Amino acid sequence: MRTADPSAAAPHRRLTLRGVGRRYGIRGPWVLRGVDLDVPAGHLVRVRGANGTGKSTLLRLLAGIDAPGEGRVTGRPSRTAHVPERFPPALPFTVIGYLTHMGRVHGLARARARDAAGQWLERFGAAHYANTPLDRLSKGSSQKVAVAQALLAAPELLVLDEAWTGLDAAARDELDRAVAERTAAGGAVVFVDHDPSRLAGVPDAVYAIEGVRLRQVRDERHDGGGGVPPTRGHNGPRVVIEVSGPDGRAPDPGRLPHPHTVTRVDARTVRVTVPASHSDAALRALLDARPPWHVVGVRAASPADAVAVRSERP
Ligand SMILES: Nc1ncnc2c1ncn2[C@@H]1O[C@H](COP(=O)(O)OP(=O)(O)OP(=O)(O)O)[C@@H](O)[C@H]1O
Repeated sequence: MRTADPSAAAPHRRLTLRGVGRRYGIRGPWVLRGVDLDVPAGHLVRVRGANGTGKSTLLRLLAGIDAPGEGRVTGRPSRTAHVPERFPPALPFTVIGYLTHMGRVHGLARARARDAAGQWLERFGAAHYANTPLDRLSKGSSQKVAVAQALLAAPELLVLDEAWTGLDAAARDELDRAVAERTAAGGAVVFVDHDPSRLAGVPDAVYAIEGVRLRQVRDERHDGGGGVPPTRGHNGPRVVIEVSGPDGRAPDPGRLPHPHTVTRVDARTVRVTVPASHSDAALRALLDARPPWHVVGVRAASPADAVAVRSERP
């Protein structure tokens, strides 16, 4: 089985920051100030900003591993996981020992923790490192462990600080899928990534740190961040979900949100294109189907997809 029980989330309602400020040292300059941010359950939120503007600081505040100097944080979900920008690799554990330990810290029973650890190592192509000591891992392998520790207890809030950095292409795609599964299961995901095309067009909200403030970016094309513009169709950005099923049927159109378009890729695989605002609902419908569809990939629709969508309309 490739999916580590994303349905296990008991979604929080909304993590809220109001007037939050953080500075290092009593008289240090404010890194963040007057920050208001809402992270509703099931939402994917991107935070952008130039180097050193306070992105990691904000993510640590969201994850609850740092406290603000002023302002309020409410609605923090009980199950939160964080992939820090720098993962401490020198802990005296093997990979499976560390992940099992982290699963227990996240509240899983030992057998369940070990099981989930094995599943996530498999998904990230790192199963053969299970018995390797953490301090013997390459940077890429240790990043897979950093990501796996955050995913194994199906967190209600997942905070990703440059989590794709150092992963190979297959693992980066797997992390994209894991993010889609989390939000589809009602979890919230907040991420920072240096690559402007990372999950472009998929987030429910994008924020930029400017000076010490946080500003919501309404349109990624106009915020000067050099990002890849989301592909806009008739109703805004669209998302393509590629799924494979057991017997080559098409997904039940009655279960998918409207509007949607289904295109067959090959005998087992179909491509479901939906407005980005409907992608969570579509993923939930596909993952909740019995038997469930296997999500092969999730990406922003390209202009070529938009042509395909138009040409399939009656
Ligand atoms: N523990 C700390 N003690 C003192 N200053 C810190 C600490 N952590 C961060 N800072 C300072 O706070 C500011 C914001 O840092 P932060 O790492 O949050 O920014 P960032 O946008 O994530 O940076 P980058 O893009 O380089 O990862 C920087 O000036 C940094 O030097």
